[in-house]
Amino acid sequence: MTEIILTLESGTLSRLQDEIMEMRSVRDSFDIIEVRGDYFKDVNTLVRAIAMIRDSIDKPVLYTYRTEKEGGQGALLGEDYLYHLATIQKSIPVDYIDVEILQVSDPTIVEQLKRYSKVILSHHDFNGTPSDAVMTGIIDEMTAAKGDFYKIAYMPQTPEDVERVVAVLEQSKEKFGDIVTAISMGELGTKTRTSVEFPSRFTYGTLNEPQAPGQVNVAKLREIYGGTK
Ligand SMILES: O=C1C[C@@](O)(C(=O)O)C[C@@H](O)[C@@H]1O
Repeated sequence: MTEIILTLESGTLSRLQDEIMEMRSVRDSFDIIEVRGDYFKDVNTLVRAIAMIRDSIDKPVLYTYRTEKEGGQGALLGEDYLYHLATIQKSIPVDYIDVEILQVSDPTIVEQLKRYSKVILSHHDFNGTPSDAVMTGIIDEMTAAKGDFYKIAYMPQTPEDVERVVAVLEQSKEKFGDIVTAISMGELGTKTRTSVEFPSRFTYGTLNEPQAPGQVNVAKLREIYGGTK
């Protein structure tokens, strides 16, 4: 089963108001709403934004704070990153939380985060695709950290890079079941987002502007993957 995650573009409450209207008009096209905390200036605004979303649409919320190191806009790292995630969890319910494995890999800490939200352990490289050994090593770290879901997203330089990511997806699904997402970004990697032949647990789409290279519209994803919740 592939669930469709809508990545929101907003970083301000006024933009969010418009985005909520748009989102409500295509509510059947997605299963989960991803709020990108790294787009917002401060935690208070962010918590109000999540509250606005929760009040206006009855769908699970995924909270993501993507660091600059992994292609986002967030400057917090290490302890500060963890403190930020814990602060959000304690301020407002979030159903899922994205946790970068390079920032948090201690299973005890992951266990604590899991008390409040399902944990998606993640790793990204917006410039290239790591070697097979590195990708497998990252998945092993995720297994050791005991997240609920694992996600990798890499930029391919060649069609072979896309195939390598698909191979890691298939091997990992065999080992761990339907909890793995593997994205090859950009145009080259489109099939990892849109093909029912290589289904990941989650596929990320957008309403308008792609929030990562290669993201497509959620309505198109719903046509491809079918199903509503
Ligand atoms: O990690 C991901 C996946 C993503 O990078 C993508 O390629 O669709 C988009 C991000 O918003 C999300 O947090």
